Amino acid sequence: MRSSFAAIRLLVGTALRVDRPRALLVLILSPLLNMVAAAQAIGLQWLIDGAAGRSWGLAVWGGVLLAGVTVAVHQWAAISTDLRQTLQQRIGLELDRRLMTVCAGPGRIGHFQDPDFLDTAELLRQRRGEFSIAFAALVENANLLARFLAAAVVLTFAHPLLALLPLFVLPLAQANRWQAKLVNEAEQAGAAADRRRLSLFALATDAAAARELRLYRLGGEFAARHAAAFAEASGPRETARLKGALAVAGGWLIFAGALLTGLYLLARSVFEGTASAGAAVLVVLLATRLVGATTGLSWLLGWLRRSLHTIGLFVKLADHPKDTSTGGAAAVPERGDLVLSGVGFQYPGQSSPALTSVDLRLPAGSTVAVVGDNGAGKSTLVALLAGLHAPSHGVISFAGQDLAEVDPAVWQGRVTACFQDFCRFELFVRQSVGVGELTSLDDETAVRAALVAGGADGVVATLPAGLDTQLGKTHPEGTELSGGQWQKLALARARMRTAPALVLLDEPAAGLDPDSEAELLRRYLADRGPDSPITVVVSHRFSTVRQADLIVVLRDGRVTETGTHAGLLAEGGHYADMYALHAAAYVDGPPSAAERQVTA
Ligand SMILES: Nc1ncnc2c1ncn2[C@@H]1O[C@H](COP(=O)(O)OP(=O)(O)OP(=O)(O)O)[C@@H](O)[C@H]1O
Repeated sequence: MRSSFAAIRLLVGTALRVDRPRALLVLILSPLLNMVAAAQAIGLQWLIDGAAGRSWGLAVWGGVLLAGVTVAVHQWAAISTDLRQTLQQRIGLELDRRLMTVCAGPGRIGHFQDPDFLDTAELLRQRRGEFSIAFAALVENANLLARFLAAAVVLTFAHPLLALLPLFVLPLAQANRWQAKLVNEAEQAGAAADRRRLSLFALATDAAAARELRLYRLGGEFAARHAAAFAEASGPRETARLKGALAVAGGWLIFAGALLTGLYLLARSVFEGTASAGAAVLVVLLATRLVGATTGLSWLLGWLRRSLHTIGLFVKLADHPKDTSTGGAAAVPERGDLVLSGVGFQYPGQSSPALTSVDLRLPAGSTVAVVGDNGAGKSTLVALLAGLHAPSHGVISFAGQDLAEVDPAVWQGRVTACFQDFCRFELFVRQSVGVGELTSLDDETAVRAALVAGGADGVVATLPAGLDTQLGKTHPEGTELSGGQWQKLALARARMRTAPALVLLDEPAAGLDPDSEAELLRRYLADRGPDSPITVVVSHRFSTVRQADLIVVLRDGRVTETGTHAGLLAEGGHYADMYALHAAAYVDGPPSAAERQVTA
């Protein structure tokens, strides 16, 4: 109940914020006119009784009332539908915008590791079309309720016993409530299976997965799993709907019995001469309206509950604990060492930490390579350095400034990165690169410079419309790129910020051919000046790693070795072993000590 009120408050508040005049007209005038509609029945009663008793004054007043109210109600119905639809669209747009801000707004990304947040976000993605339906359902329910109440009040004047009639609607309303609750519970219980089903569908229809699906004969298997996930989610939903429908049918029976009794009492009064023919017409008209309003309400209430539940999910997602701390107001110094002291990090819900007691000094202007086995914690370290997660323990400082005292958004403004799972922004090429620095998005010179610096100018030269090529297969005219070409654009995007404090490159050469990799290293690592940022490269490629000023070896979330390529080879530790294995892939057997000396 409380969540329904919160949802209604959010809806009405949003409506008033996006378009106050329209919202006031729709929310106040509509129910009022629906109430006034009951006067049609009174007008009809006066008209009939006036004509029957030859009282022309009463008949004329009745006719005027009937005609006036009918015209007003119908005119308003046409206007209000248009007003409401425009308002609905604006509300849907505003809630979409706020949903995007809730998900993408906070500086840190810890909420994306919480299964509860992900489940709610998935349900909302499926049901966000209901944002605007919720408003329509709210307004229509208010209209029907106004109709219902006005009819009930006028009926009470016609025959006191008819005042009881609305009470018999309560079991029906309760049954509807119960049905909606059952269905909602079943939907929530099936959210995980639905997510599985959608991801299977996405895989089976995705061009990138098409080859492996055929090679491993997975098409049939995925279709079967998709059907099983559907059965798992829909079985309880169907049972819930059936149970609810039976309860609703019972509610209708009770109301129908009460209505028939009321009509019988009235008919008897007319025959006994204690009620006029006009009153009989009034009662029949209003009872019909009561039934219409009840039918509409019972149908629409289901919609209202469901859509309010969706708005409730939005409220839940917005209130979900997120690390929205703005750290502090400290400024980021221009240049300095990046220092990690006793840094540890554990993902929510995980039993062991991904990083433990990391102590590191990354000197100003240096290039640092991070190496380690899969799962050693390299990408986690990159995320911490980017301020996407706050460390669970320890301190990260830049030029002596503790970054916990800096707003993550401000620090992130000084960082640029090409992540392992970089984004494929399906925009025009100039935008796909330009978004790396929004303030220079429209600056063609800056975009071209970033393309050159990132080694992606060659990609653009091959595209039909150069910088104005629409990228991505989701656009009918879009051009699809190869994995390596997309990666080059991501690397160019990371060069849009011209004076970052920190550059993070997580597996930047994974999709590149050897020539492109060498070019990348030249442009990113070798091409350095006195004001160069600290550049951190995560890589499994020793051709990249060996060029770094400092190499950091991570094992099981701990830093086990640091030094230069030559120094680490000479130490003969894990780095030297990894390098030997790497070299063995190219030569016949691991390198001898002499060879190691030469390659170093
Ligand atoms: N989002 C996450 N939620 C929970 N645990 C995670 C998450 N991301 C990584 N981990 C865990 O943290 C540990 C370190 O992962 P990380 O991705 O940092 O390793 P990595 O060294 O970058 O590996 P790779 O070389 O395979 O990319 C692993 O045990 C991993 O399972």
